[in-house]
Amino acid sequence: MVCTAGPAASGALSVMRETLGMTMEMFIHDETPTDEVDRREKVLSGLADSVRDLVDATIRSTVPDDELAAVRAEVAALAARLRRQQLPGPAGVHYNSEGRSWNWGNAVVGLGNAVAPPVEIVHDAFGSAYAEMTLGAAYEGPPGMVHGGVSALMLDQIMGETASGFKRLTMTGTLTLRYRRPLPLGPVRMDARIAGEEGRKITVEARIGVPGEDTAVEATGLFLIPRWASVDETEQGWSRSAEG
Ligand SMILES: CCCCC/C=C\C/C=C\C/C=C\C/C=C\CCCC(=O)SCCNC(=O)CCNC(=O)[C@H](O)C(C)(C)COP(=O)(O)OP(=O)(O)OC[C@H]1O[C@@H](n2cnc3c(N)ncnc32)[C@H](O)[C@@H]1OP(=O)(O)O
Repeated sequence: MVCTAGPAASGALSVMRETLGMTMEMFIHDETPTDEVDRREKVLSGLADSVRDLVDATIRSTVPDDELAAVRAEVAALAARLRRQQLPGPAGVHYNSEGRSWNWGNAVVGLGNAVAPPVEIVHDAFGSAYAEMTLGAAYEGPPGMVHGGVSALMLDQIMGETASGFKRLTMTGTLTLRYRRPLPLGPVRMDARIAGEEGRKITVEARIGVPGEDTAVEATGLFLIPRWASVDETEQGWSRSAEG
């Protein structure tokens, strides 16, 4: 698989734009065939699931100190094994000409990122999306409750994807949140929809809460298609995963 970041990696690095002092070289046109991407994704996401479990186990473990120290040594050895072959930087967003995109490092939906909650966003129609997931001990803010920044992070992601629809590049311009009631750790659901569009400005409304209960956090966001970004580079746009 070709998945090295930077111009040398894919002579066809078509999306490299330096504007507004910002480099978008991490959108990487990468002609790895979709079946190869799917295969790698499956193995990588399995590892990330296990590491996520390790994070939860670490937070909640009450084993004796010497056992913690012994586990630490084993984990360090595993990290060293993975570091034998590494990307020079973060994973970036890759896409191929078949319409497949993959962003394995993304902080919310990255299938290779054990820090990301296991969120699978469902786009039921253009301009509308939802996600159901379980947030465990790693996402705690107030005791037993989801950290407010984690709610904001997850809402930003679903809202950004909803604005984009994987057909155009959008960035969060302004995000406004109203925390109406504490959100307990456990099963949660997010919903998002495009509420309006005007030129390069897309307004998205969203909420998160316990499934079937009153909204805990509501959000309104203005997402912008940056001046420098082209729209509809492919007819079908990009899908995030084999299923997406
Ligand atoms: C191209 C190929 C792409 C390949 C894609 C492949 C696969 C896609 C895969 C994944 C993508 C899908 C989903 C992504 C999902 C989630 C990602 C999470 C979201 C984020 O985590 S994202 C990080 C945080 N985000 C930033 O890092 C933004 C930093 N910032 C900037 O990059 C610029 O600032 C920008 C671009 C925002 C605007 O720059 P610009 O030059 O385009 O804007 P410009 O000046 O032309 O203004 C035009 C009109 O918008 C108004 N306006 C401007 N800025 C505003 C603001 N902030 N709030 C409210 N209104 C604003 C003006 O007042 C004017 O209004 P008016 O026309 O009425 O005067």
